[in-house]
Amino acid sequence: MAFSDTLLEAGADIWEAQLEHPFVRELAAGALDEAAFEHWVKQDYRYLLDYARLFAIAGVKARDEETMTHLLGVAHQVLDHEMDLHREFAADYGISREQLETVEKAPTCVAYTNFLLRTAYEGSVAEIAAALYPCMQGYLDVAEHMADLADEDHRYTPFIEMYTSAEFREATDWCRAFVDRCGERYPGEHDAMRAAFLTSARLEYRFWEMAYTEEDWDV
Ligand SMILES: Cc1ncc(CO)c(N)n1
Repeated sequence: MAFSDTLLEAGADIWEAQLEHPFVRELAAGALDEAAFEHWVKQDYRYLLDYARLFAIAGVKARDEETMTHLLGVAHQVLDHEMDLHREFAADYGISREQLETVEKAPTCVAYTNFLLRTAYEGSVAEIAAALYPCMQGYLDVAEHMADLADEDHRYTPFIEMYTSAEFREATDWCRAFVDRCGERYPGEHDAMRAAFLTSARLEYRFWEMAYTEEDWDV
């Protein structure tokens, strides 16, 4: 069994919980509250800035040219393409690019980005690969599920199209192969990889919950 499949098996319950989350179902139906989606747009913008940093740091730590080229390319792709989705939705809400950049992170966003960047700075390439895999595979699987549920176009269709696009699918396939390569090359890292994978997957679930409940600081 590919190591990525072992990880997905370990995270099966978390995946199921994500597919059933009301944010996911309601977005698919076009019925999600605008305020919850706006919260996602803002928090995810801050998330993606750090996510791009994670790929950049992974690129610096990569041991071969192909991996380095790809990881640095993804960092650029996130900043230059994926975040356009957020900028376009934000413009509809009258929020500028500058405002997006300075949004205050909600507690879950702090927890998730801190975890990823700590892994990026302190972890091995294998741990980083495992930490970023749920972000890609999770969004692809969630968006495919949304596409199955959605029966007509609506205001959130661009979200579904972005995360089921051929580019996103290819990026996810590459990430999966990267996890498998790391799993083969570094058997001593399997436990650390599994732990990093599960933490990211749980935080992915929490991120939907954060947006749905419009999580904010208490005081
Ligand atoms: C929280 C989160 N995870 C994964 C992705 C996919 O890039 C995203 N945009 N946001």
